[in-house]
Amino acid sequence: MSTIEIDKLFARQIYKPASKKTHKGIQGHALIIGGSYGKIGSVVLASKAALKSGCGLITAFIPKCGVDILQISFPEAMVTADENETVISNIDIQFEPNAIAIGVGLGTSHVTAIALEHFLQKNKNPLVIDADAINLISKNKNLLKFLPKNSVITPHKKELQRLLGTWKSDDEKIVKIQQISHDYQLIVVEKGSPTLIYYENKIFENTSGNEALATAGSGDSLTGIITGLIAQGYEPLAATQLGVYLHGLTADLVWENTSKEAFTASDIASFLGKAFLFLKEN
Ligand SMILES: NC(=O)C1=CN([C@@H]2O[C@H](COP(=O)(O)OP(=O)(O)OC[C@H]3O[C@@H](n4cnc5c(N)ncnc54)[C@H](O)[C@@H]3O)[C@@H](O)[C@H]2O)[C@@H](O)CC1
Ligand SMILES: Nc1ncnc2c1ncn2[C@@H]1O[C@H](COP(=O)(O)OP(=O)(O)O)[C@@H](O)[C@H]1O
Ligand SMILES: [Mg+2]
Repeated sequence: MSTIEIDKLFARQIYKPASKKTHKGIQGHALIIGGSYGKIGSVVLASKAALKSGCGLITAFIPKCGVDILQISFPEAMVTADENETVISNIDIQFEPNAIAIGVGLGTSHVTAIALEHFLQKNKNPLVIDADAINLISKNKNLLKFLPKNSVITPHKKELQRLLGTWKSDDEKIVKIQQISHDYQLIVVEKGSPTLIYYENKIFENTSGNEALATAGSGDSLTGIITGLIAQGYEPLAATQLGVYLHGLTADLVWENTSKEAFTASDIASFLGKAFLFLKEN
């Protein structure tokens, strides 16, 4: 298997600083759909990471129980509440986002499965699909055909197995990933160590990141970063490559800030600023 490495030079060539004349209204509006009782934190993490990736506005669509949590822990975010208290039951969006993430902390209840199906049937925006949205799609593969072209799907190994079934060898896994990527025109992010990105017949291998990322919510933060980058105008593949690299960098910069043991997903958003600065340094 020959892969293309995503290193500093590769990421720097993708990076586009915002124009001096931009404003929040044109810098991109990201929407994060997710959360359920007890897992609102995943949406907080994704929302912070999205805004800190440089988009202009962020809205979280969450069950009612999460409204105070989100508004207090992250006042920069706007919130739209589902009519249901504990889970998402009807995804009703009254604006046109530039990018949408769906799945973090969503849960897999029946009512949410139906809400996801109705949402996918009418949605036309680029999507970043993570966590329980992957799990729900894995249970109902008919939904794959509703995913817009160039949507990004970000499974860890277990989610990938739920989506594709098991494999006996690395070669078999790659064939299965490339098949689903080709059939539904998806950008597939196989998260792990290292993280691989599959698109058309190419495989990109991320070179940043380390075991500090083996901590709750680090994938939720990656979803936010990729979504924030797409919202501000990066093409989905470029956003995924840059997002995965920046996400890993936050952990590689750990020694300047904390230790691998004490690194948590909140640090990903906190260190994202340093990751962007490192990218610009010679
Ligand atoms: N603070 C929060 O609100 C958090 C919410 N979360 C949400 O919790 C829900 C469940 O997600 P989880 O991923 O925890 O549960 P899953 O059941 O999907 O995955 C956990 C299982 O996958 C295995 N696994 C994970 N990464 C692996 C890898 N790289 N290689 C091999 N096996 C691997 C684990 O050993 C475990 O058996 C999601 O909706 C997620 O977004 C989590 O992200 C944790 C933090
Ligand atoms: N040992 C490791 N080395 C590098 N990256 C890792 C390691 N462990 C986890 N990660 C990264 O952390 C993230 C974990 O995502 P995920 O399992 O979805 O977490 P969560 O669902 O808790 O947010 C992925 O981006 C993965 O690549
Ligand atoms: Mg996850």
